[in-house]
Amino acid sequence: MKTLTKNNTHLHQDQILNHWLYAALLGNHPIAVWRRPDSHEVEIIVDSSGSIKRLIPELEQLPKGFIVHPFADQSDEKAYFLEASKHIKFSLRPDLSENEEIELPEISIDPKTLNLAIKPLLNEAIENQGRSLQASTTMEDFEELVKKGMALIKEGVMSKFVPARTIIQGLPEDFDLAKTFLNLCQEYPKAFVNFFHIPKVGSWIGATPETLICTKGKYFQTMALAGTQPAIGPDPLANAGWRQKEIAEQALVSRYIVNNFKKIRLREYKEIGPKTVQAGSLLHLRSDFEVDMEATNFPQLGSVMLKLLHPTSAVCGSPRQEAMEFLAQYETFDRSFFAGYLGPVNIEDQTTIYVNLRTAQLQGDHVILYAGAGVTEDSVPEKEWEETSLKCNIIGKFFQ
Ligand SMILES: C=C(O[C@H]1C=CC=C(C(=O)O)[C@@H]1O)C(=O)O
Repeated sequence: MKTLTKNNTHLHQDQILNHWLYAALLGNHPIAVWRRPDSHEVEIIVDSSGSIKRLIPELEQLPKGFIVHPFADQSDEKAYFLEASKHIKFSLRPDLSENEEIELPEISIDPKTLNLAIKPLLNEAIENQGRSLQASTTMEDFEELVKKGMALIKEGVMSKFVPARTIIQGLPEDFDLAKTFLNLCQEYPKAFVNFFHIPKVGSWIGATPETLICTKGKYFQTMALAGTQPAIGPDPLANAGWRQKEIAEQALVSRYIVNNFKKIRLREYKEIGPKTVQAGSLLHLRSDFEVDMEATNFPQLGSVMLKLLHPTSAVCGSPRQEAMEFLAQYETFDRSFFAGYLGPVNIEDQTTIYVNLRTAQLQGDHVILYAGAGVTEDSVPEKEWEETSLKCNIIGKFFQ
């Protein structure tokens, strides 16, 4: 891939993105694009090595790249990995982009027509991705699933599970991937906004609020995020009140994390929260955990906890095994990458892996939206359905 360097001032941000999307799709290369929470920088990785890689997520040993793992356990324990043949960054702030030199791939078509050229390339790539979902989950099926699981909670088999549902939504004729990504960045400043495309595997776009694991220098961090209510009024955080149901639901996720610390005999960690946080039009309860990996002598804590935590009881349930078996048996579709994990690895001394929530799978002329809801003994099936509708809409409204 030949590259040019241009001054960012004269380029629209969507044009920069379109250059890289076009070059990657045309070359059949995996690509990941992301904007970290509270950041004004878009980052892009293109893997032009010529192969699709799957490897064991021993994070500390990996080169600079981007990791993607489905929800389901993999028998070989491997995740997809995009190696950074190229890593590009550009600023979203007009004042900072003024003198920014930005690398662009050389392309053979008029940059103004890039978006039109990307659509057929993306569709072509998606057509090769195999089996696709035929229908959205019905309310009756979802509520039936909730009731079935609640009966097992009553019997003491599980204390929580997180059923999911899908919505299949048509993609507008004039869908513009780069503009949609930038709109998500603007609307959700505190989310990890992401797009990834792996040829023959999948193309997903989302804005997730949940960190699975983060290692930055000597610090390891994770979070317990659960409990949902709509963000209402001018100061939604101040007005939020939580019921016993959400408090218990989030406490189970915190306990799951602490139990995993115990499993590896890690006793020194900081726990802050739970506090109320906003994720777009929703509020959640969140506890933050931090470990000094040097002081505790756990240099590989990132990899160890990734393996132990995924899937957490925020997306699967508790106990993990029973909830996983229940979902595998009764959920009527493959979650694919929904509620899996994804994120940049070993970039500037930092690895941050997120839970793939508030996400959509691009499927040619339509998208599949996915959302789940934590169910406990106090759940009301209709309310859980409504909650998944709100969650789907966080991304779904960008395709209307
Ligand atoms: C499973 C999802 O959200 C999780 C994260 C936050 C709150 C949740 C809840 O209230 O159920 C879920 O545990 C989803 O967005 O699809």
